[in-house]
Amino acid sequence: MGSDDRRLEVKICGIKTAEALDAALAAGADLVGFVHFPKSPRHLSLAEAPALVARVGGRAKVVALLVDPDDPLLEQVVAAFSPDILQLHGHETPERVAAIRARFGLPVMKALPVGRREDLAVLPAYAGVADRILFDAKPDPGALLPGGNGRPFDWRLVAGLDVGRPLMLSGGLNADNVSQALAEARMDGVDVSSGVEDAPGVKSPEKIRAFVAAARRAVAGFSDKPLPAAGADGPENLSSKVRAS
Ligand SMILES: O=C(O)c1ccccc1NCC(=O)[C@H](O)[C@H](O)COP(=O)(O)O
Repeated sequence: MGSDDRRLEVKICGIKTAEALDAALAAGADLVGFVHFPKSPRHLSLAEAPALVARVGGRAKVVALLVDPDDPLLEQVVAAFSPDILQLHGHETPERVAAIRARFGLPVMKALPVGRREDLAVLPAYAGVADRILFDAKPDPGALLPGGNGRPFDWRLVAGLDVGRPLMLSGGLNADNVSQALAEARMDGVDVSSGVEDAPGVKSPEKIRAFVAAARRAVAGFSDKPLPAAGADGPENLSSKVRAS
């Protein structure tokens, strides 16, 4: 990725209707996320997925989000969603991330829950095996969902990190706070679900447009943080360097 190509990646997650997908694509989202997790209000079934995903037509990267999937489920999801990226949002270990990446031959984005600085101790291990890292707010113990809770965390905890992998920020982002979040954390990308909804699982095309526009405006003046290219070198070649702020 040349420096001229570097730009903030915006992901709209939890899409389950054509209307929401069309809004995300028209707004210029770089990644569109589809959740396959039956407990979620954003769950997209194996039967619904092929038609909706076909609508993307290469205009954005397709991300299939799963929580602690076993291999048979991954096989079904890969067949139904034809994803460009697998997002793992459960308790998958670094070894499991590496095994999934090797077995399915797809880039993996690993979500890491963040509530306090100590939660970042695992970052080098995951950065060594995942193609991207997504920081999300740590859910309360016993929460129904491990993500998509519309809950922010202290963005300063992830400011100034460099592990040679693209880093995305998520958790409670919306059109009103994404500028502040990026000013504090300066990530390579942002990911939103609840913040572009009118109710859990009900996406708002207007909020999607506003979010993408606000994120783009926010980084218009940022040019000093080089963005690592996704998949430019394999995780196995990564020499992890984590600078804690
Ligand atoms: O969205 C869900 O329902 C969900 C279920 C299980 C695991 C993850 C889930 N969502 C993750 C996301 O949508 C995003 O990656 C991220 O957590 C942002 O969520 P939000 O705070 O709602 O913007």
